[in-house]
Amino acid sequence: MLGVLIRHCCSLLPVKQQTKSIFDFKSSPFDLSQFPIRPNLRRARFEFGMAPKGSITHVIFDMDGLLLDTEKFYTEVQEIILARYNKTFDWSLKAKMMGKKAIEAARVFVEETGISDSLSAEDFLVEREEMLRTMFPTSELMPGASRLIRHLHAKGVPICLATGSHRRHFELKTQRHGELFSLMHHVVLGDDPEVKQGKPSPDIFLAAAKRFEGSPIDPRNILVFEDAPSGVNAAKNAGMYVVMVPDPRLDSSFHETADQILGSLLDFNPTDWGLPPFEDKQS
Ligand SMILES: O=P(O)(O)OC[C@H](O)CO
Ligand SMILES: [Mg+2]
Repeated sequence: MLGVLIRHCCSLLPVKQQTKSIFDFKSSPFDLSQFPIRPNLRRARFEFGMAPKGSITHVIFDMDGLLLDTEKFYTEVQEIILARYNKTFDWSLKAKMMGKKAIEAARVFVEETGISDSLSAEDFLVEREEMLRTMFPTSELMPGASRLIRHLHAKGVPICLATGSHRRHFELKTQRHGELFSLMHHVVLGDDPEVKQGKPSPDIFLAAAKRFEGSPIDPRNILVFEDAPSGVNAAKNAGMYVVMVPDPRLDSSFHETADQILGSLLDFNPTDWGLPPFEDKQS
């Protein structure tokens, strides 16, 4: 009831004020993280001439599915487990799980597939662990990930990582890419004490922003790169801009909230966002 009342009051506000109250997350008296950003709000921002691609000074990267090609491992393991119950795993369920903290994603998995009476969320995590631990060390970089990280680092743009992955998984996934990930100013992980709730709560991006030198940084000067709907909503709930690089199998209805949609990080043009241009002419 309270949620309906808040949404009704917000809908009475002129859009600009609405934009402010929703984006100005910190001053809002209510925890807006459970309210997905209304799709038309993005268009409203364009209408009011707020620079959709203002001068970005800091960048926060998501990891799974964005920098590392790891979402396929989760899918494969979940398909193996579901096959035992004669059920299939599909992208509508995947869309609800990706980007979330492990236990939150596990609860969605067992409940949405109707197997929670036979397999608890905790037991699901234990069962998938053995399979994931052999897969994660083989993680490959997504196209364009190394080029973009190295470019921004070389140009002195502060960059960091904010991933729902817990430390033990982060270490397994990045063990072949240590030098590249060492270019990050800092890393915020899913089991960080400051991250009370997983994406789409803004916790992880607010914690990541706070750890840059010279903080607080205006969230409107921060650009987030994400692959998951939960991550895109977390960035918007934190008042930041977000570029989404979705898996092509993700339904396009999930593209609505992002400020920009790319097929790959290779398609990113830094000057769109006031960032230094690439020097190489990427084919
Ligand atoms: O996309 P990330 O990096 O936040 O990771 C989230 C989960 O661990 C995988 O969906
Ligand atoms: Mg991700």
